[in-house]
Amino acid sequence: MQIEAVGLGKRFHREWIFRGLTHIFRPGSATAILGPNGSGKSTLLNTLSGQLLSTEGSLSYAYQGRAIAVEEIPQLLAYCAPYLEVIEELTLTELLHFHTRFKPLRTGFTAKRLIELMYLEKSRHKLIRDFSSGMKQRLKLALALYSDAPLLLLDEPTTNLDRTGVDWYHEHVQATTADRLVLVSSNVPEEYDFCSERLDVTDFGAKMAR
Ligand SMILES: Nc1ncnc2c1ncn2[C@@H]1O[C@H](COP(=O)(O)OP(=O)(O)OP(=O)(O)O)[C@@H](O)[C@H]1O
Repeated sequence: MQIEAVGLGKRFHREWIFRGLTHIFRPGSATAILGPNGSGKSTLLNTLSGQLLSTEGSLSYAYQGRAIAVEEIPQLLAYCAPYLEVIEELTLTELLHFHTRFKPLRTGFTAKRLIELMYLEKSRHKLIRDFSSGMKQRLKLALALYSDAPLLLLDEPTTNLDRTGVDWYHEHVQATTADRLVLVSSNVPEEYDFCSERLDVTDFGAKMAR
């Protein structure tokens, strides 16, 4: 997956969040989206993935040599973010079966295998609403990392994880990010150490725009 932004800008009401962002996110690359709280990292992720409309500029997408319409992006996208919820009324097993009907897992992975990878075997019949915040985060990460989707967005991926959880994140990021376009929004270096590219939203016009 490749995303090309040309002169991209996003404004909420009268406030420009970023402006004049021209950048190519190349296939197989991992980019850390950096910037202080409120600088526009999540807004940029949501704009790049077509979930928010840009105010100005253009975005184009390509995958496997083919131009992709923005309407096709949801099928190609795996997304983990603190503001995205999982269905609390389902058990873990029910949720995985429901989720993977819409967002299949990577080849060779099953719901049972994913439960093992998350070390959540004892909680397979527990309601998601009864999960701890760290268990929920591990679940959200696993669903994104192990989805068969070429575009992976991780917004503050170690939110609520303890030391063991952060180590788990590193292990599974290494195992699942090759050949995907990965964007990580973060202020925590150990969340994005694996990214070879860095993009600071405030360098791409946000300061000028304010
Ligand atoms: N739907 C919205 N309507 C109006 N303003 C918004 C909306 N969403 C975000 N903003 C504003 O856009 C700015 C950037 O917010 P954003 O969440 O993208 O920042 P961030 O860099 O991800 O922050 P953090 O590190 O705290 O998560 C903030 O000033 C925020 O109030």
